[in-house]
Amino acid sequence: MLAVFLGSVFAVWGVVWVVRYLMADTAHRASIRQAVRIRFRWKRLAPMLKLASTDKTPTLMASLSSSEGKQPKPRTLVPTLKVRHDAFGVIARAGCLPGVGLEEYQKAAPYLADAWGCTRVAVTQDTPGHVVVRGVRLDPLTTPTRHRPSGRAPDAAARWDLGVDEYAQPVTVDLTQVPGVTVAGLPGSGKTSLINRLMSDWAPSSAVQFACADGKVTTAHEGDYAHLVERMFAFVGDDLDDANALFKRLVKLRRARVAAAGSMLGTNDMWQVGPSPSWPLVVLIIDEAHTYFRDHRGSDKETKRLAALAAENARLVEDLVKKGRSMGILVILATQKSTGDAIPTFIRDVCPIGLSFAQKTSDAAVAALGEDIRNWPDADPVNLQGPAYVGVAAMNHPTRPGFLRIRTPLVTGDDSATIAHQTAHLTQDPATLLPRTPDRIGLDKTPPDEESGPLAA
Ligand SMILES: Nc1ncnc2c1ncn2[C@@H]1O[C@H](COP(=O)(O)OP(=O)(O)OP(=O)(O)O)[C@@H](O)[C@H]1O
Repeated sequence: MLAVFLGSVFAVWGVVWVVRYLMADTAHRASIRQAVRIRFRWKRLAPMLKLASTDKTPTLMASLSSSEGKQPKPRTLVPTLKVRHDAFGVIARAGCLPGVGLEEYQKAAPYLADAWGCTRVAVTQDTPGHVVVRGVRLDPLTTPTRHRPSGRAPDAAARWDLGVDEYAQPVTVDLTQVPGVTVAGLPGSGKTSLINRLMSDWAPSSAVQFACADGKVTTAHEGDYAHLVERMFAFVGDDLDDANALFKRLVKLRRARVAAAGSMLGTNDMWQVGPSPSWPLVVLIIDEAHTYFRDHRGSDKETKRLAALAAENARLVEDLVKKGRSMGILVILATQKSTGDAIPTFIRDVCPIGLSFAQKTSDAAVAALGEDIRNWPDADPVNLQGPAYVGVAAMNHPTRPGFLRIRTPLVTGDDSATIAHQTAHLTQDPATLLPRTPDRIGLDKTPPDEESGPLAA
């Protein structure tokens, strides 16, 4: 009776596995086969890689059952191994034994990679007594992905879903309390797609408002952001005067918020209460940032005027980055050019998060990510050359040591245009949400040319 019962349980389990296998796509099927092979060979492989222990002390049962005078044989203990799979490979949870812990697994990682048929294996501590061994058969960095924005408001405020790391683990960054982010990379390396994603994921929330300065275009109807302007309360192109007016307007907004914070929020740090429709997080995107900050050299009157404007723009953006965090202002600066004048170092150095897509030279990588990237040659964005690495960035993650390499997904202009259109009704100038205090009145009194930007509210 028991045999029949066990037989039927086994048969049902087998059928479930066969159905799962048949329904899986090619990548998942390969991972299922890989996981089965790994489980099957583990008992032999573990001792060969010194991932097993020898227990010389006989158990009570062994002592009782051994014939008189004969010493029971030492036992070989093999760690437990539970293997899951995903499209990229396997995630194994392995037990630790006396003398076999995280360090031993990490030492064995290259051999595990060979034995398991993986391009890369990483070992991290899970709970005490267990490690997680992540093996990827396909390289997640060179496997392009696509993200379709859901159109739903995000669950968490200011959580930036970036993509996956080299072990296909999701990478997110918490942008609460973050005043600035820099994004650098050669033309066509994936910067716009990254910002498209951020905008289209956050646009369904009425607690976020966007403004943009795009140094690559002249009007709001051209370029990478043309399809997103519906969801922006302000947009300026490459005109230095327009950009200067926008930056001034946002600095005034910051000051007006400082004046209103006590009465509206009950605190002088917006992140204590979080963004809301009445006090939204203001995201200022400055693309092709060098357009607004670059040094103009020449002795004629117009060049001098532009040089003064560029210097003032840098000061205004520095103000927003240095003082805007607690008032709910986040600045994202993107540039193709990675030199000190593209994003002035005094701005770059106060942006806690930096990403860089492919770069041509190590100097450009340092300009984008700071000196520390020299200590992490594997993550150097100079290595991200060629079409396979379009959409791959190196990043200094605030909660992980060193630099991560991230495969960001493609977000098409059409998908983000749909979201911008669906959420256009949420667009609101954050200045209009403040009470009509003298500071707010000051905000209203912007000179006429500040109001004349293509989308100025
Ligand atoms: N994450 C990605 N995955 C796959 N392909 C991508 C990704 N991001 C961008 N691409 C491809 O590369 C092209 C250029 O991307 P994108 O416009 O984002 O680059 P960029 O760095 O903003 O360039 P530029 O500095 O010239 O504006 C896109 O049209 C798309 O085909």
